[in-house]
Amino acid sequence: MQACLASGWSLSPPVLMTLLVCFGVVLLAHWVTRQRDFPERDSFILLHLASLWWMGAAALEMSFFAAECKMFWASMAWPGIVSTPTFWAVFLWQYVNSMRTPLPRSSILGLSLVPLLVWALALSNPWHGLFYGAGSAPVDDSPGAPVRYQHGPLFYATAVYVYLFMAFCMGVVSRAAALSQGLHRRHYLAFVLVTAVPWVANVGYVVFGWTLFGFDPTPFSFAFTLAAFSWLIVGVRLFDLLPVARHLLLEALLDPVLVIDPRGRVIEANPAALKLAGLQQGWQGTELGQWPVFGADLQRLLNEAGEGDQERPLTLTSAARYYEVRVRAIERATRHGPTLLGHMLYVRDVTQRHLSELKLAEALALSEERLRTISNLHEQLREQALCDPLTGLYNRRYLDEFFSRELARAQRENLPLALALIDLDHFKRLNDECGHLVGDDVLKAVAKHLLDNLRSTDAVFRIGGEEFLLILPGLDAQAAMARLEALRTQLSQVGQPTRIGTLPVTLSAGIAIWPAHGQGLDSLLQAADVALYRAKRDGRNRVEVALPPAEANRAR
Ligand SMILES: Nc1nc2c(ncn2[C@@H]2O[C@H](COP(=O)(O)OP(=O)(O)OP(=O)(O)O)[C@@H](O)[C@H]2O)c(=O)[nH]1
Repeated sequence: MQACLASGWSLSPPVLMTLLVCFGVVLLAHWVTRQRDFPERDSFILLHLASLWWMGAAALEMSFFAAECKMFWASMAWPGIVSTPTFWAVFLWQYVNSMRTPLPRSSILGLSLVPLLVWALALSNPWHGLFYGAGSAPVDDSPGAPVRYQHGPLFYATAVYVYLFMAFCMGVVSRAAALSQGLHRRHYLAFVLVTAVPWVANVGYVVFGWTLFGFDPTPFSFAFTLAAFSWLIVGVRLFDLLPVARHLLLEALLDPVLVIDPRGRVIEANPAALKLAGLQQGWQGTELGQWPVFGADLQRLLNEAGEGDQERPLTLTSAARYYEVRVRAIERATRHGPTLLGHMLYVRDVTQRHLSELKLAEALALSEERLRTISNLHEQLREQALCDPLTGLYNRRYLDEFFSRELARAQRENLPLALALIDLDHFKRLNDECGHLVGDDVLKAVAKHLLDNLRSTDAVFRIGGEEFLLILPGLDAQAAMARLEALRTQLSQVGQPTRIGTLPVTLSAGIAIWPAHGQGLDSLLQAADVALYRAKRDGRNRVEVALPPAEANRAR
C-alpha cells in the first residue's frame, strides 16, 4: 500500500464519482437497517456490502498510477464482483416469494465460499497467470493509464458463474412480472431494469471490451442501480409500504386469520387469532392441530377442505361462539400448473348473526304454531256458525252452500237429488206437557236418529224449531220414499230417551225431487212443504212425496 501511494495516485473524476456512489450506497444501507419492517433486509444489505466492496476496490484501482497496484486492486475486487450477483439473486428470490424469515448464517457462509475462492485465485494470479494473462498492461504511457487486461480461463469461468446468477435473477423477476398485474407488475419490471443495466455493462466489458474512463463500466452502472433503488425504496416506498400496509391490515382485522404451510404448521397468525387461542409468543411453526381452543377443529376443517375456496361453519362450544371459516388455498403458478404453498384460514365470528338466525327460527316456529291455532279456531268458529248448538246438525246458513254444491254435482252426473222436510208431530203438546228441556232432549234424540241412519253422502239440517231437512243425493222419489219410511217407522217403534224417561215420538215428512218438483232450493222446499202439509193433514206419522207440478197446480 505504501509502495502504491509512493508510486502516485489521484482523485480523478471517475474515482470521485465512484466514491460518491459508495457514499450513497452506505446511506441507503444505513437507512434500510433502521426500517421497522423491511423484508429480505439481510440479503439486501449483503448485496450492497458486496457492491460497496467492488466499487471501493475499483476506485482504488482507478486512483493508483502503478500498473501492479491497479492489478492488485482489480484482484481485490473479486469477492465483491462474485458476491454482488449471488446476494442479488437471493434477495430477488426472497422478495418475489415474500419470504420474511432471515437468511440463516450457514447459507450466507455457503454462498460466500465461491467468492472467497475466486478472491484467492485472483490474488494468486502472479503465480499461475490463469486469471489475467501476461499481456495485461496499461493502455498507454500516461501516468495512471488504465490497464487493459488479458483475460485468462479462470476469469471466464468466474464470469460464467456470475452470469448464471444474473440469468437466474432475470428469470425470477421476469416471470414474476409476467404473472403479476398492475402496480406489482410495474415494480417487478423496475427490478428487471435494475438487474439488466449492470449485467449489460458487464457483458459489454467482458465480450465487447466496452470501457468507461478506460475501466470496466459495471461499477459505474451501480450509480444507476443506486438511483433506482433509492427511488423504489424512499420514493415509492416499495419495500416498506406494501408489506407494512399488508401487515397492518392483518393486524387491524378483527377476525382471526392464519396461514398454514402444507405440513400443517402455522406460519402466520394475526393478533385476533392469537387472542382467540390465548397465545402470545413461540407459536410460529407449531402444528395447527396443537393450537388451543380451535386448533383441532380447524385442522379437521382443513383436512376436509377440497380444491378451491370453501366456507364452513365452526362452533366452539367451549367459548359458546359461532364462526364461519373460509379456507383458501395459496398457490403459485408454475409451468406444470399451480403448486400448493399452503392455506389461509379466515375465521369470521358470526355469533351475532347465528343467534339472530336462531331467534328468527324460534319466532317463525312460534308464529307457525299461532297460525295453526288461529286456523283451528277459525275452523271451529265456522263449524259453530254453520251448526245448530242444540243438536250439532248443520243449520240453515250452511244449507245454501251445500245444496248448490250437490245440485251442481247432480247436474254434472245427471242424477236425481231428493229433499225431505221432516216435522215432529204434536211437538208443542210435548213441550207443554213435559217442559221445554224435555222437548230439547227429544230434538237431540231425533237428530241422533237421523244422523245414525244417513249415508256418508247425505246431509241433515235443522232448519226450524222442530223442523229438519234431509238432502239425499242420487235418490229418486221411490228410493227417497223408502228411506224416509224406514226412518219414520224406526222412530215410531222405539221411544226416545229424555231426562224423564223414554217418550214416544213420531214424524211427518214431505219429499221433493230435483228436477221433477223444482229447479232451485226455494221451489223444492216449497214442494216438500206442500207434501209435508198433506202428511200432517192426512193424520201425521206419514211420508208424502210432492205431486208433479201440473197436478200440484190443479190441487191448489
Ligand atoms: N223444546 C223446544 N221447543 C221448541 C224449540 N223450537 C221450537 N219449539 C216449539 O215447537 C213447537 C212447534 O209447534 P207447532 O209447529 O205449532 O206444532 P206442533 O205442536 O208440532 O203440531 P204439528 O206440527 O201440527 O204436529 C212450539 O211449541 C215451539 O215453542 C226448541 O228449540 N226447543
